[in-house]
Amino acid sequence: MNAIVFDKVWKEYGDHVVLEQINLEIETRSFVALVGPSGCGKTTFLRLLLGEERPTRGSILVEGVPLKAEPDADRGVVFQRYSVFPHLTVLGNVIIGREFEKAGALGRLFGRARKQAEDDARELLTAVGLAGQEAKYPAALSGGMQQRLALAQAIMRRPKVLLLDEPFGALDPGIRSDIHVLMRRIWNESSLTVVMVTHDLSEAFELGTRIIAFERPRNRPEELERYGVRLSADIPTPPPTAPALPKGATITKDIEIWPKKVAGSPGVLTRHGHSAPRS
Ligand SMILES: Nc1ncnc2c1ncn2[C@@H]1O[C@H](COP(=O)(O)OP(=O)(O)OP(=O)(O)O)[C@@H](O)[C@H]1O
Repeated sequence: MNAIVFDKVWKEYGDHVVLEQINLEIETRSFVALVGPSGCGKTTFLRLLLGEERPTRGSILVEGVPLKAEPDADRGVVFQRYSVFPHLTVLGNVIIGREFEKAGALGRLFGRARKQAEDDARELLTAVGLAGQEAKYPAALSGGMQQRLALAQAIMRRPKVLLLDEPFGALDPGIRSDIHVLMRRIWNESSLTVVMVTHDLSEAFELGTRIIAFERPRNRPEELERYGVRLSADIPTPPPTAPALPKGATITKDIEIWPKKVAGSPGVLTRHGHSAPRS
């Protein structure tokens, strides 16, 4: 089953075409890394998936159902910065993920549900290496710790699809490689479908089971807003070789979740294929 289907999706702001006829099918449990030049529409693509924006044409299906107009618990998101609430403690930031899921944005959990949420939050904080930090506020955490907290918060909602908008872009290289290991572990151990925007090609190839590139086919300055971007490449990544496996990932699980080909064939973007260019 496809987790996500983009069927002839366009996004325009007035006369400015940002995304032009995007056809894309993303299989459940794939880890899609989305790359492309700055300003080409990667965040717009994620915002469509999140339900924060609506396509101007075409439709988006999540697990076979048309995307709801509002963000919901099916889709979790982590941004490069500011995904966590500064006024809540570390523990509170994770619990609120469950409160959003169970009781809506203004809801609170009480009694047994609250206790269960607290237990789950502590377990998740341990999994992301933040045990012992529960009572701190985000301002007292490093950038890497804040992003780990943001991941825990998003996962607490038990989303089907996790959307990551350059989540590790602001981290320095050492921290980034640690968090890559964590990210892969989380993904191995869950049934998440992940769509991650990144500027970093090595990150895309390290984490992605599939790399999708956005490109503007026509780049003349006078045409920049008249035509949008299209998918220009769709590359299934090969399974990593044994020596390159990061610590913590097991070969068994890698075989299971790094199939040789997760979706499509190289160069074949969708069941619809490329659309003909507009004249
Ligand atoms: N709400 C909006 N109204 C009008 N134009 C918008 C809006 N949101 C995005 N755009 C335009 O859409 C284009 C794509 O923006 P987007 O942020 O999706 O690009 P991006 O690929 O994520 O860029 P970057 O890599 O620099 O973050 C830009 O030209 C931007 O100005």
